[in-house]
Amino acid sequence: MMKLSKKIIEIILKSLGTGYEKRFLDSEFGNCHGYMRIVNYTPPSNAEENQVEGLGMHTDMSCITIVFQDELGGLQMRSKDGKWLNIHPCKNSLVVNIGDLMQAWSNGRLRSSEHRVVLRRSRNRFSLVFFWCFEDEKEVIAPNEIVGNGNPRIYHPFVCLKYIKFRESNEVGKFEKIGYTVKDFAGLNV
Ligand SMILES: O=C(O)CCC(=O)C(=O)O
Ligand SMILES: [Fe+2]
Repeated sequence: MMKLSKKIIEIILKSLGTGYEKRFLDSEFGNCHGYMRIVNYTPPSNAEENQVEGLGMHTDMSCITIVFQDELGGLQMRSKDGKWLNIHPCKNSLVVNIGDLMQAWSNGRLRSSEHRVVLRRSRNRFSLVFFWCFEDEKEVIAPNEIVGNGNPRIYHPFVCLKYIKFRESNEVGKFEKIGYTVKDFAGLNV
């Protein structure tokens, strides 16, 4: 998974600018670490309701997240205009989310996806979720080349762990509260 994550970041860096993978892959992402979460969602107890939120809307605190969901599906992404889109399970496919750290590191060029999980069936749903993150002590700051000449910076630099702590410990920063994310933590009013 570490190798796959690095490969995906390499492709993302290439898409941001020519040669950026050479410039930034090792220097910026060389100390990233990952962890896997195995999630077992119990089915909704109220069979009357045809859709129940298993995991509320949120963004991930990672650079990227790689998701495998079982054949029940239920993962949904929120489009820019606020519509929920079903991410249908697809054999031999994984879903890749951009996370908050990448949104800040790219000065907003990449968007941390707002997503949730809905449960519709009377069976347990399983997923494997791999979060790939900067090291705790890393100062997250978009390189000048990524910001681009003449563009304003929209985040102030922050230490990765401080943001994780903000999301985990601050009542208003909690998981499902989409209103409190990296923009609220480190956003500049520009
Ligand atoms: O279970 C899933 O499909 C996604 C879970 C998720 O978004 C998360 O754990 O952050
Ligand atoms: Fe997530």
